Amino acid sequence: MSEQPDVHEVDLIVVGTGPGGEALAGGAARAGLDVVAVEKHLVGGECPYYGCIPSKMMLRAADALAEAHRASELAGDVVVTPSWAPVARRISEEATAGWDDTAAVQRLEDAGGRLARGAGRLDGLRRVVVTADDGSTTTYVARRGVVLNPGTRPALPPVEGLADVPVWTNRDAVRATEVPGRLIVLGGGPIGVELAQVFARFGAQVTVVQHGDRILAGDEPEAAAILTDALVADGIRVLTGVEAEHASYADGQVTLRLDTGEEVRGDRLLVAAGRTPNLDDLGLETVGLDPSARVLDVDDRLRALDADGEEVDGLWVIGDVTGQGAFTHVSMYQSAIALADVLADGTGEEGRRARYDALPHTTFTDPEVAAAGLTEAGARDAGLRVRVGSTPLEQSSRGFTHGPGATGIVKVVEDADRGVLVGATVVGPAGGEIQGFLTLAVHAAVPVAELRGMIYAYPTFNRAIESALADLHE
Ligand SMILES: Cc1cc2nc3c(=O)[nH]c(=O)nc-3n(C[C@H](O)[C@H](O)[C@H](O)COP(=O)(O)OP(=O)(O)OC[C@H]3O[C@@H](n4cnc5c(N)ncnc54)[C@H](O)[C@@H]3O)c2cc1C
Ligand SMILES: NC(=O)c1ccc[n+]([C@@H]2O[C@H](COP(=O)([O-])OP(=O)(O)OC[C@H]3O[C@@H](n4cnc5c(N)ncnc54)[C@H](O)[C@@H]3O)[C@@H](O)[C@H]2O)c1
Repeated sequence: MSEQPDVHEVDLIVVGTGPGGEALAGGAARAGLDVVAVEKHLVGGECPYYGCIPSKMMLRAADALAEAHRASELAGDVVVTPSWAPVARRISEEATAGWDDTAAVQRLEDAGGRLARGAGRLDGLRRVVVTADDGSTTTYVARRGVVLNPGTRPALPPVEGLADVPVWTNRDAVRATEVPGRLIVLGGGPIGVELAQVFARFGAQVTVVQHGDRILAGDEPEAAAILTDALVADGIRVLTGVEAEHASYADGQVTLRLDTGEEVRGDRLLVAAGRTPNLDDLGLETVGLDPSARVLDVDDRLRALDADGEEVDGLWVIGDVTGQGAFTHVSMYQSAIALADVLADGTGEEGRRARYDALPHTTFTDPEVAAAGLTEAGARDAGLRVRVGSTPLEQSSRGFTHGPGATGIVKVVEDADRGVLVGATVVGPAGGEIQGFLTLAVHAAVPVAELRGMIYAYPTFNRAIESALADLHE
């Protein structure tokens, strides 16, 4: 390919730099490829600037308040006056550098890559047109191919009037400089419950409106029930099985009318009702893919597949838009596998293949809700002969000594025919850390007999796993 003035030839183009895209672009550049990363907003994507990191800083602060309150039951009087200022400061200064990605761009350039700031659009195979904010365009053509990592944006559910209400999304919530007096949270998924608990603990009067019959629909029902009780104990109204019919805004106040006839009023409405994939303006049709798709099909090396299951030449896709779980660890996991495949360059070298049977996640509420693999219902739906075992965390010795805040559960799901765990859930303090043990058990298919035969330190929370295993029954 001979280089034309407005067409730049490179080895690899990465469109969208979520956590996985950023890592892949840097890794490919360090390996010696000529890489251009295309980003229309901030290098690093949603997680560091508007997602995981700021929300976890908010939760850390909210947990500190809750622990201070618990201290009076355990250790004497603690007077704590909540202040949002340190939270806003940590997010602005420590997490996001004022929502500035200079450091990330520098990392990419230090690795030998370069950034094209603008919106990338496929223009046929291995070809991307980048439109900068000033409207100017640059075309890149890639010898190895293109990696798509465009991520998602908050979805606005089809509630009448909602489009005319100045709502908060996660992006506004993490930039908040003060706590709203009354907050309505539309959606009881991970974003909704995490942020509801944060603002409630900082004094907001919070109502969660969830149209499904429970919060955290993807988790075990027992986990959702424990978390619901915890949120209610934080003073949150948790409304489930209700539909928001109409939203309106007047005089600084949002009103949400529910199908029960009730009108919920708030100073802010946080919409946390799922995500819309950024696939609509990527030029997917120019490579034979459907631009209205909600997810892009990929094989286990993250190579894009068309509607007939055929590989699209020189195209990889990673991150939330692959539909394998909208988590940073999925984006990063896929990034490493796709990078190995890009670097192998069709040499036939066998790299790692993606598998998701032990995919973990943790919702960082208090208590944390952590799980890996299948839920009990998921295992039954998969046609497995299922045995389950569970134990309340507060009845473990550690839970008993811990006292307030120890409520939780360990639940394990066994494929009885294979004698291995196929799923596990831990709800409790540091639930995500305890759960890591069970993720390994599911991932490595450690026989249940082996798990039962090992020694669990006394009195740890993870020792409750032994009790859950002892409870396994059909
Ligand atoms: C409030 C919140 C809390 C979260 N907490 C956690 C958590 O604790 N743990 C966890 O694992 N996950 C969490 N997530 C999810 C996590 O943020 C995402 O799964 C993660 O960011 C991975 O997304 P991604 O790689 O698909 O891309 P994203 O992070 O969505 O980034 C995609 C990037 O592509 C850019 N882009 C899109 N289209 C184009 C284009 N055409 N041209 C150029 N650039 C483009 C976007 O500007 C963006 O920077 C949270 C999300 C939210 C919103
Ligand atoms: N700790 C974590 O790992 C973490 C934290 C936050 C987000 N995330 C990721 O980000 C993704 C997006 O999070 P999310 O919470 O926005 O999405 P979600 O899709 O997981 O949950 C949205 C919830 O909103 C409900 N909902 C949808 N429309 C509604 C309506 N009109 N009225 C009331 N409720 C409605 C849904 O039933 C669902 O329970 C998550 O799936 C997760 O993968 C992860």
